[in-house]
Amino acid sequence: MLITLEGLDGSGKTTVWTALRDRVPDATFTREPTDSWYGEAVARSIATDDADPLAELFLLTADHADHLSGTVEPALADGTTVISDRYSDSRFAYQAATIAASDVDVERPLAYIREIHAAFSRPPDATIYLDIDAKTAAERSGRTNKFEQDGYLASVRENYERLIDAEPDRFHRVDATRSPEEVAARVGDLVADLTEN
Ligand SMILES: Nc1ncnc2c1ncn2[C@@H]1O[C@H](COP(=O)(O)OP(=O)(O)O)[C@@H](O)[C@H]1O
Ligand SMILES: Cc1cn([C@H]2C[C@H](O)[C@@H](COP(=O)(O)OP(=O)(O)O)O2)c(=O)[nH]c1=O
Repeated sequence: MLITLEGLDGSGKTTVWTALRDRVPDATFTREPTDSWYGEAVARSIATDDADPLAELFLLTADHADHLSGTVEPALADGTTVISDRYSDSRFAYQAATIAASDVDVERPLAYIREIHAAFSRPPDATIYLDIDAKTAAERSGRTNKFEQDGYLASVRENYERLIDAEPDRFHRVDATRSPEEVAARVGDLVADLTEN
């Protein structure tokens, strides 16, 4: 089973992902961007304010392809539960917002990015969405790069809402404004339910 954690920067995904290791010790814990050289290229792009939006999308998608073939698919083939801190929905939400705000001439960016993934990717079985408003997300993340900005994160949040509306059964929304302990406990219960059924 493939479970993904999604949400805005600062929503607490990494905090939850770390806490989950005690609840599901046998799972494979992984993340996007990865720490491979593809992931390093992604980090350079994210740190570049005027990065080309399409080049950035394809760098992130290359990192995803390598993550899929090298980590996710082998673990799933072994029957292991995979828990990924960010996955394809991050591209759908973030890069659709980036492209929409740019002068790139792609008419429906979110649908376009979904189509690219549909050709090769493995969709998550379940996605836990840590729900937080854009202002709190920007504050918590420290506003240290081009993504961690209130206005941009508000557009990303709207895209996440579109994704949830399109697939309400896959998404499990958790109120990420609660304390770290409460959020971790709620996500732990959800993961236990998902992996037991
Ligand atoms: N539930 C929470 N309430 C308040 N602060 C939190 C909560 N969860 C995480 N944080 C803090 O917010 C910041 C971002 O958390 P992090 O887990 O790195 O989020 P993400 O991986 O989603 O960017 C960190 O300083 C972390 O300690
Ligand atoms: C995986 C992925 C990440 N990102 C962005 C979200 C983050 O701002 C940044 C780095 O991800 P990450 O290290 O997970 O940041 P955080 O823990 O703050 O959420 O990359 C995308 O824009 N698209 C993607 O597909």
